Amino acid sequence: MKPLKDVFSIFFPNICVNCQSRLLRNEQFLCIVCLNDLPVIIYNDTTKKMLQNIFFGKVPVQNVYSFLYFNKYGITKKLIHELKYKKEQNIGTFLGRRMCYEIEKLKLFSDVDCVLPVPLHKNKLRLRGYNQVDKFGVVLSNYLQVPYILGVLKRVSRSETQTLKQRFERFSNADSKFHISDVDCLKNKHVLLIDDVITTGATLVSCCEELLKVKNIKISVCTMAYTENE
Ligand SMILES: O=P(O)(O)OC[C@H]1O[C@H](OP(=O)(O)OP(=O)(O)O)[C@H](O)[C@@H]1O
Repeated sequence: MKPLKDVFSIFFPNICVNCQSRLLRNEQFLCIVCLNDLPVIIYNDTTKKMLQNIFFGKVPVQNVYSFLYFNKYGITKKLIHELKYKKEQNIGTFLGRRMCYEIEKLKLFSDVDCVLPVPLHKNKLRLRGYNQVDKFGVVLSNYLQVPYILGVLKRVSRSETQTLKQRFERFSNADSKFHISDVDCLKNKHVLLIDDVITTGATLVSCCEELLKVKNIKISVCTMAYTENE
């Protein structure tokens, strides 16, 4: 099987998502140079506060963690673009594995009971074919050894993409768009809510507001990336 793969790769080489150079056999999505340039957010008092401040005065959250900085022309944007719009679902696994390696030393989510993705509206799910955070979430749930819970938190109204919206519009656009179908399932649980990117936090705050209807719930948040301006 391997020689066939090698012949295939002569005609259709895997290339680095960022710099377009040809990947070596043991590289995936990024060449070693771009991999070393991944803009990992160093988790310290300053970045912890920066992330916590997104939720401050809006909803109570336990821990907030984001793996990578995302900016207009950077590696993270290219990876997430491929993941979301080019059917490269395995980038979710790739980012999940690298992030788990980072959070190992932080022991941030050691007491969560389950991982919950920000859901897509069913129409968008049908169009895209998958939720871009699912593979990332499965890696995280395996690592934490807790269940990955699908279908309990639902996006009930179809909001337009947040991507081209300004801060105020993002909050009104994300307002009351989520619904929990099974409140008992999350009762007394510490839930780890995950998404791909956090910008204003409007989407995650809206999810948290719905989740806070559950008795004695605690919420932590984890995203692949953080950006001030998407
Ligand atoms: O923190 P916020 O300001 O709420 O922005 C973050 C949200 O915006 C994007 O969703 P969007 O609906 O734009 O995704 P799409 O590309 O699938 O349309 C992204 O996937 C987050 O869910």
